[in-house]
Amino acid sequence: MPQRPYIVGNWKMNGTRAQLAEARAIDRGAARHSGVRVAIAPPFTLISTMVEAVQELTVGGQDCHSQVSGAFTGDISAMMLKDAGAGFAIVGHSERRAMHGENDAMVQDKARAALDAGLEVIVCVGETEAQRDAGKAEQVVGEQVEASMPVGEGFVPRLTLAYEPVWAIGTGRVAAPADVAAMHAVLRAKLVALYGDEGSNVRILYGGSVNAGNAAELLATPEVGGALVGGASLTADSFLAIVAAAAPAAD
Ligand SMILES: O=C(CO)COP(=O)(O)O
Repeated sequence: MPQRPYIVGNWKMNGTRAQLAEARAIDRGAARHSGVRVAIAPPFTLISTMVEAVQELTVGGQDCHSQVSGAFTGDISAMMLKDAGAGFAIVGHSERRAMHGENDAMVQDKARAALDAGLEVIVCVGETEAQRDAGKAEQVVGEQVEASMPVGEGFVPRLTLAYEPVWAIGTGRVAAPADVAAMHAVLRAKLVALYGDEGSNVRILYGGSVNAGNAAELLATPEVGGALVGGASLTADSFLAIVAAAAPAAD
């Protein structure tokens, strides 16, 4: 991988101000691993306070609306994330796709909105268990990439793709490294098809039950440029163990 490993914590709908102590501890730990880029996407309510509480971490949003402003009760725009101090937005997480009816076109619109607002973006894709059992995982995920990733001038340096098999999220059932390697190879080929040579530079994260015990093996898998971590990102101890597993030997 040309870039530093990228370890991103997705706090999902967890965390109140009391949890900022964990973010501070994660921040101090991240400072000891300059060879790893570390980020947290807390709930919207914590973004601006977390930005003020940390120095090393990049703070981001877990979603954004595709419009800049308007009558969209309960939604948050990418411009608002930027205004709160966020550096990136996650879009297309499978929980949003499944529970909020987001399809690939909507995800792509959100990704464009994030880029237009000056944010980096992490676009999530992943197959369900039924799709994998039917032998369709690579086809489904490949189609998600083609339809969800925004293509445009100057986009590539701010794009990250995250492969999160739905059946591995929050289940403790991590994907086998060989399956991760096979899928990431497919994703790399799709990225090169979409972006040309620049597609080789788009970082691909793995997500789904990453923890301190399995991180080193996953992160050593070809084309895995980092991890998107849910449950294990909520406490400094467990998240920093993953950061340490990502740290290059010289770090
Ligand atoms: O959905 C995830 C990160 O976005 C993964 O969640 P878990 O690490 O809890 O499986």
